[in-house]
Amino acid sequence: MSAMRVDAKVVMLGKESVGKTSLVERYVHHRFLVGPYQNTIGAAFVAKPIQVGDKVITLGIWDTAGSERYEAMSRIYYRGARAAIVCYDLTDSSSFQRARFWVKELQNFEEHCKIYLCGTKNDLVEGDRSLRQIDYHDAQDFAEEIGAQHFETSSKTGSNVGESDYQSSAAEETGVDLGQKKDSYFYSCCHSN
Ligand SMILES: Nc1nc2c(ncn2[C@@H]2O[C@H](COP(=O)(O)OP(=O)(O)OP(=O)(O)O)[C@@H](O)[C@H]2O)c(=O)[nH]1
Repeated sequence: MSAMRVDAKVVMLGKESVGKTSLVERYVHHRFLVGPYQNTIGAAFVAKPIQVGDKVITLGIWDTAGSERYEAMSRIYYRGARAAIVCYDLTDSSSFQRARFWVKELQNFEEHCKIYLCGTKNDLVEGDRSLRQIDYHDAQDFAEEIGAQHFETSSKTGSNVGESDYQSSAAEETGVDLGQKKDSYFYSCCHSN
């Protein structure tokens, strides 16, 4: 049996319960799992083959556990990552502090890793604005400061996560097609720049 070849490694980072696993579920399986929350233990791996022009490349996504007890382990998973999706929950200000922590880690130890800042659970704040604890512009300013792209997403509705119906002109424009909406964060993780 031959080992699986991963062409681009992507790591999910962020406080526990921000919705990392849900983002991966939405992106890879186009679904939102309902039911009791199950925290990730250690980390989970999923491979996603993607059509890029006339070839298929494999995106390897490491979904790390957000609990601080697994912090040392998460460090192992971001090593050599092409991109990091650093998540925070729009309804939880402490999760933004945790996102800052992960950004600092990446800047210090994985400087070539492209950072995507992702505010999750947008459906909740759209349903009730009083739930929002992180101002869009504050997060956007932070993203600009660190040279990251910033998105607000909902795994529940699929908003900004990028799904198959978004398959678009991205490939023509960039030579890379993640089957993604152009302005979603998984898009361009595979850029070879
Ligand atoms: N309303 C809403 N709930 C969400 C969304 N994304 C995740 N959740 C819920 O938030 C909880 C945590 O989601 P997970 O995806 O397991 O979070 P995680 O970041 O992987 O958590 P850890 O594994 O502990 O690090 C679950 O109850 C999800 O159903 C979203 O976009 N909208």
